Amino acid sequence: MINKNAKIYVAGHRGLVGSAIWKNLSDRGFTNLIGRTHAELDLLDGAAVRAFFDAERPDAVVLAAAHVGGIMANSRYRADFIYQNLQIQQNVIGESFRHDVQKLLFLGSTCIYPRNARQPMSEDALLTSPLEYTNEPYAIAKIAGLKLCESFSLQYGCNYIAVMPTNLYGPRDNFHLERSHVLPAMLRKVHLSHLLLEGNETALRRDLMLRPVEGIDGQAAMSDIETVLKKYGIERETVMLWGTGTPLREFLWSEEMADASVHVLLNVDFADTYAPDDTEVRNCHINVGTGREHTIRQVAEFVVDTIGYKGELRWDASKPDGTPRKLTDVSKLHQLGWHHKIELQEGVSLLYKWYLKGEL
Ligand SMILES: NC(=O)C1=CN([C@@H]2O[C@H](COP(=O)(O)OP(=O)(O)OC[C@H]3O[C@@H](n4cnc5c(N)ncnc54)[C@H](OP(=O)(O)O)[C@@H]3O)[C@@H](O)[C@H]2O)C=CC1
Ligand SMILES: C[C@H]1O[C@H](OP(=O)(O)OP(=O)(O)OC[C@H]2O[C@@H](n3cnc4c(=O)[nH]c(N)nc43)[C@H](O)[C@@H]2O)[C@@H](O)[C@@H](O)C1=O
Repeated sequence: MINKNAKIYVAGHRGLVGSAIWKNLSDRGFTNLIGRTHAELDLLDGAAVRAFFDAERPDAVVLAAAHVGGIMANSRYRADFIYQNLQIQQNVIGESFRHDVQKLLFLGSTCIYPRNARQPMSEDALLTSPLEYTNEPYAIAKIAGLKLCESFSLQYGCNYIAVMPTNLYGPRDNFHLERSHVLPAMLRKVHLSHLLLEGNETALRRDLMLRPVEGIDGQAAMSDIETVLKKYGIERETVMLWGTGTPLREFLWSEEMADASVHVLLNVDFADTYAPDDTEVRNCHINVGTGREHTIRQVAEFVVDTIGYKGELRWDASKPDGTPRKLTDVSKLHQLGWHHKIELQEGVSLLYKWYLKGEL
């Protein structure tokens, strides 16, 4: 039981999910939340993390800080993804243990499951066959994170729970044209091409003022802007998306992910997450998703319809597709009392409305 005055540390409280978890906890009346920006506390720095825990002594911890990115970032910056994520987890989970934190929630990812896992992927698909290569280093770090939670809980009686989210999207998403996940990337690419097609230079410049691309901001010459955007597949009448468009993905609105996370934090104990009578394998983590999937091409069509784009989509098959299918079995989450409500088409429209407000 976590009371409303409990001191809860949300690591990554400015990120896509961390910010939504902070808001969800505040809306539920939790008044003693603490967070540090990356500039204030580098979670890679073990001594600094220890000093922070010494000073603050949180009662509960939500670990939503991680080195995160889409398929291209994961496959290019492999060392950063495994090293930073292992280090952040090691520091935050380790100091939580040393400081007697009563409850901890760790956010992993459904990319922990094998590339060719049986679909939908239940928690027991973990470690049954090889991983998808594009994000293998990140997935291995996340598997280590969930096993840290499980092992501390089994050996020392801690209450550390690991949730494995499907692909997420929502306010404060990362809209980088190369390093982000598919939904924010597609939305921004199609939006920029739409503005070029409409000749809406003012809106185009405003977009680049907020989120410069390769050092080009809204004050650059239009010819320079068009040259840079073209490198990312964005032209006046066409947008080039990645891969074949055939992979299947599942998407959960970030504020729903936050609600599921807080539901688990408040209502689920480690002992509820596994069956002690099971024989050898006790997978204690919990999948979080919708159990609904779409092809990437369908997702692109939702984006096109939402924006009202009149140009053409093209597909660059030289870019990686990644895992062919990643559908989450959410029966365990449902048994624990949480269901999603927002379907993808509605979520895309919510995301576009948020994006047009011009916030970061
Ligand atoms: N987005 C998605 O589709 C999915 C996300 N997840 C998981 O959910 C969790 C939240 O992800 P999401 O909100 O999307 O990620 P974001 O990148 O939006 O947020 C992560 C936060 O962690 C902070 N952070 C990263 N490194 C450090 C560091 N060394 N020290 C301090 N802070 C740091 C970032 O700060 P800064 O930006 O300043 O570096 C940022 O605020 C992560 O564990 C992620 O792996 C799982 C599945 C899908
Ligand atoms: C959440 C999850 O996210 C990552 O896995 P992913 O789902 O493969 O990543 P993604 O969202 O970047 O792409 C999904 C699909 O979409 C296609 N695609 C088309 N056009 C664009 C495009 O413009 N950008 C991107 N990023 N993808 C595109 C792309 O080719 C792929 O087929 C993991 O690395 C790992 O970090 C993880 O846990």
